[in-house]
Amino acid sequence: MTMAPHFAVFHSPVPVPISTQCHHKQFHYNPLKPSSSSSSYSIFTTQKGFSRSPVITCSSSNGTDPDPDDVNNPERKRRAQLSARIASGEFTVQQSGFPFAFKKTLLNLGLPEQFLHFLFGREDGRRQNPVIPEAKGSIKAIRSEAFFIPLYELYLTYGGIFRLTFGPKSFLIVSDPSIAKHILKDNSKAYSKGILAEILDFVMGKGLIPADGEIWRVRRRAIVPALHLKYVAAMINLFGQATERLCNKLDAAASDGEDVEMESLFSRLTLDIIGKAVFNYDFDCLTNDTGIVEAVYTVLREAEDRSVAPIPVWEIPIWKDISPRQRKVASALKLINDTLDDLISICKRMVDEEELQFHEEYMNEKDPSILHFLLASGDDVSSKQLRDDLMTMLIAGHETSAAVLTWTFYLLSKEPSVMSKLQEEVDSVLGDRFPSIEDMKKLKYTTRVINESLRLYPQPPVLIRRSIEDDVLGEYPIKRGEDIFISVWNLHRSPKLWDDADKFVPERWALDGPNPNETNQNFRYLPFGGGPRKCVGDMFASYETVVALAMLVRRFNFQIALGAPPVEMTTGATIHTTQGLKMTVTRRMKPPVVPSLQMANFEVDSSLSLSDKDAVSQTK
Ligand code: HEM
Repeated sequence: MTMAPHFAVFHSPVPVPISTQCHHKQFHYNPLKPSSSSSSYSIFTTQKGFSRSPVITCSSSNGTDPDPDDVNNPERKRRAQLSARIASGEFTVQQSGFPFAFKKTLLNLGLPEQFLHFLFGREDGRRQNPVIPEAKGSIKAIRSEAFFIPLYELYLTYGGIFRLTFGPKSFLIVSDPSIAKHILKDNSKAYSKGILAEILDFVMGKGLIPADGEIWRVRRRAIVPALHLKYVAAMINLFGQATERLCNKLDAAASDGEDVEMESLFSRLTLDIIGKAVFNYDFDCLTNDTGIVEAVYTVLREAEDRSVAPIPVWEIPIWKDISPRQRKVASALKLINDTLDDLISICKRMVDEEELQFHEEYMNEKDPSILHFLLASGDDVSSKQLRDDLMTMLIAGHETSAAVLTWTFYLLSKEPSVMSKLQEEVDSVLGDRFPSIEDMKKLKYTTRVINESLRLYPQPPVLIRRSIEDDVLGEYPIKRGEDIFISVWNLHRSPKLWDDADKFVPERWALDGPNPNETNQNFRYLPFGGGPRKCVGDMFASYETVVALAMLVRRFNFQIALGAPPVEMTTGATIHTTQGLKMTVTRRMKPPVVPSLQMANFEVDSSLSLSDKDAVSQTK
């Protein structure tokens, strides 16, 4: 199957029908022990640094969670089944094989060891060049789960790097901070986006997320400057206005006593925001269901479905002409592209008519969009590349932020004490007014809530790369052409790297400490990736989610609706719920305290934007 970072495309083995059982002797490889050892280790009972059966909580119904210790808890049952299957050796490749057994027999027969070394040189070579632990089999039975959950279980067994083999397909799963850093930052030139680029081609073409090599370098240098501080500051108003529209909607629902499905509302909120921010287009999808909104969702769902499809039927030439679904996708794409063309020509006219000189922090007050910046900087209006980049940012900045808000509200619904603390801060910092950029530094706890939500629910949960050169990962040499999944989910939930890894504790991040990022967390925390391909919208997204969260919780209380379906995870571009996040929204009784504000001079939080400067300099 595939799964995407913003379309973290992950060609998942899930639908590949293959033989499942490994009939060989069971061999539990413990990556924490020297790989040259031939003893078999089991880590199911103990493994230094790992605790077994951690609780990955995400399920609630009627506002109450099933007891994780209850043996009938379906989540727990699934965990136990998977653990049992791993323990049975189903996912474990036999490390011995014929040459190993034959050599052992000859040795037992008394043949000199030196002669055997000569005969079985390759085996010894392997020991010097250790072989990556391998998990093999079918995960058909766990297909119903979000794919990164079984990867987590396998990680607890096989460690920070292992190979997952399904029939002819093989992937390296990386969950080790130093290996992640090596791939993403230290030796990033040796890796491309691989499968991701193939799956996203129909919608993003050579846009910034899938692009590699020289195209990526040139476009990154063009786009990063567009998200300068003045632009992001201007966006704060936009975030406020859009969230206000959502508040009005929730207000009406609260009056009518109607429950609301927050996941789809967040998706609409962030689509409204990103449309204005990227190309000055008001989708207004919080109030309207226009054709263009439907077209955007058609394309988004197609990208997600392609990422989990067993066979790439869309590549069959005739298919796109006969399949009603593919025809719908083609016409959605046409509508979006036509709209983009119109927006580009309107914007071009504005740029031609204005007298503003282009400079580093150039921004048209009437239209501060990224498109306006790009055209004013001299981007080619007619180029497909410009359209690809706009489309990429539309998708990149939409689903991710919506998912962050969804899971933040889910987490808050389960931790009323965190919600109270959050509301207290928001009341005292904001009172009743719209947030400004100055407030971003003051909404410290609100920011920590988002940081912690991004740790527990990273969007996307897996980053995808392909090696384009031979390399060495940890102690293991790898060949060019390896498909690699860096599991951010595993890094962020590793019991080896975090205390109470599965608990929602915003307090783990010191209020006066730096904003946590991959650099100051040494690659155990990667909410926006790292290295030269780090998210260009990290500051934008952080402020967007902080503004939306603050404005919503100061007006309303949120609870999981009575009789709501359980909140479970599934994967698409990001982590979705399976059946939405249905909540009861009530107006807060307590009027917010309006503080008398002494505005301190605003300073940029350097930890948010620094890596982008690094990234730009790395492209030079
Ligand atoms: C909370 C919201 C967001 C999250 C969690 C997020 C996360 C990420 C991550 C993890 C990556 C790295 C992907 C990889 O290494 O394969 C990335 C890349 C990217 N993001 Fe975001 N993102 C968010 C919002 C945004 C926004 C708002 C924009 C645009 C305004 C954006 C634009 C991009 C682009 C263009 C890239 C590709 C950069 C490159 O490859 O050079 N993202 N994002």
